[in-house]
Amino acid sequence: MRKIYVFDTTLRDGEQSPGVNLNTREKVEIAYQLEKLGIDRMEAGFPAASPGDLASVNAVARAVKNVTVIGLSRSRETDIDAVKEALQGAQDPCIHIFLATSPIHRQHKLRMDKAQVLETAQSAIRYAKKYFPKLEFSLEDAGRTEYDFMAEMVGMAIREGANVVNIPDTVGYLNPSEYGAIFKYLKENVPDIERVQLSAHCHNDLGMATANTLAAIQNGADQIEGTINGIGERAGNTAIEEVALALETRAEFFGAKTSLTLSEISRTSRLVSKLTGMVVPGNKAIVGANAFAHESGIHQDGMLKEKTTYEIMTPETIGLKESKLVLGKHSGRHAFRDKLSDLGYDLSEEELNTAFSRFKDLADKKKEVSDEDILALIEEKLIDTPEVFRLQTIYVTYGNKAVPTAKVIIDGPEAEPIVAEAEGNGSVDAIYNAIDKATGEEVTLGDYSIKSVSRGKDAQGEVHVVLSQGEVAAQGRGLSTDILEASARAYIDALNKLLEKRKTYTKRDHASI
Ligand SMILES: CC(=O)SCCNC(=O)CCNC(=O)[C@H](O)C(C)(C)COP(=O)(O)OP(=O)(O)OC[C@H]1O[C@@H](n2cnc3c(N)ncnc32)[C@H](O)[C@@H]1OP(=O)(O)O
Ligand SMILES: CC(C)C(=O)C(=O)O
Repeated sequence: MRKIYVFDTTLRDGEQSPGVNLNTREKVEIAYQLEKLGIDRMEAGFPAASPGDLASVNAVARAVKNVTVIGLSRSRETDIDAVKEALQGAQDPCIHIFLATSPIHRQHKLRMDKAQVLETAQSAIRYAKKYFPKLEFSLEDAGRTEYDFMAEMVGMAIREGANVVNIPDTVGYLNPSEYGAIFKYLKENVPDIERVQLSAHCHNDLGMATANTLAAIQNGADQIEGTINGIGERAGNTAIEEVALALETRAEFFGAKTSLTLSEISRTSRLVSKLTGMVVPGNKAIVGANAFAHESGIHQDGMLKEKTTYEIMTPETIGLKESKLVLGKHSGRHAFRDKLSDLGYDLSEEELNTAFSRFKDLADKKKEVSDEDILALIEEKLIDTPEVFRLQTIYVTYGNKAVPTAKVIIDGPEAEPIVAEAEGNGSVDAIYNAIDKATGEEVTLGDYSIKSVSRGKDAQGEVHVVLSQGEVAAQGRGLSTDILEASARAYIDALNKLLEKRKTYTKRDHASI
């Protein structure tokens, strides 16, 4: 298996993401984690950018021991001197010098012709080689550079003693076959090309950074450059975790591997996200929250029978505990039963069907049904009380300058539903007055409490009430994503229990409700 070297630039190109600014302590924290991840080379910053960046690069250089630490430099002696200062104390220092080579950059940005570009890069490499045994040279915007000029620049870098030559697709312009072809061309046309490692550095402007990087590997690249979570300038850089997992999962196809400790990927991703403030989208490959989560019934059923039906890699590989079967409106009975069994419930087929249909009702109202939701739903159902009254509909009118009114439609013992309206001191009071009117029962509300049983704006509210009638008392619970509906359900639940208790009431019963 061919080894692919990993050059991580989270601390340099990653930090070029608009809005990201890592201080020295944060850079060092990420650097330690990258070391644990097992990257080979770490670009810690651009020392000439600011005194702060120089100090951070120096702190990283002194902190990590098992990684080559790299500082970026333009083709200028002052930048090279800054890298020299920043990498003092590094166990294995390396300088990374770059100069743009494409016609667009030559003409508009550098205002140099080809000869000047060649000469500027050459003297920078020569100057840097006096201080750095290890040197990488990058042809910025190589992706839009003429093939013959690219070959000339690479040949010059080899002769001047570069160890790694990087061929960046700086603006994410190329597609995989074009990018791969560049590596093939250089391998076949540059004398002594085997004396350097060729490196791939891609940007994700058209969403092709990972595909392009893999194409480079297939065409002889020895090193890949990228960032954790794919952060970076504009649409970002190649996500290192994506390339590493592609090589791991399709080893038989690529015949190449990184030496990353893959089980550190998830932890590294979380740390980088936390310290940069760049949230990882849920659907991000490998490290998104949904990368190992399954919501639909058919997929969940497949997962429960055999995980490889819907997972091409395991969550354990990247350091996660397990896959998630998320219960929602697309879930089926298999996953629901499995969840109940995890929660300690073993329901009969009939009970399962009833609970499942209530779960679907709830899932229609909520995006994700949590364990707490399911527990509340099952426990409410398992208390078997005949439903003399059943809430059909409520309407509430509320305004802070108006008297709250409620209208309820309730199924009762008769065939026709009962409709009643009432006012109250507040919305809940109006609902309870309307229910009293509809049922014709005179009860006293002894206790009312409400709590959220799951998280988020669409959390379920659970209302708990105690009602009494003479010496008989009963408690009831109601659950809904709407607290007024939960309040009405709790009241009617308590009322039904109270009516049931009343049938068999003796004074002895009063102590326990
Ligand atoms: C593709 C990449 O990601 S490259 C890295 C990009 N990263 C950064 O730019 C972050 C750090 N940069 C900075 O802090 C600043 O740009 C500095 C300190 C490096 C330079 O700042 P300034 O001196 O104010 O120059 P400014 O950034 O405005 O312009 C860049 C200058 O460098 C020149 N330049 C650009 N690339 C190179 C290069 N590789 N080698 C030599 N000169 C270069 C430009 O032509 C321009 O020169 P000019 O002033 O003669 O026109
Ligand atoms: C400095 C170089 C390697 C770069 O970041 C790019 O070309 O994208």
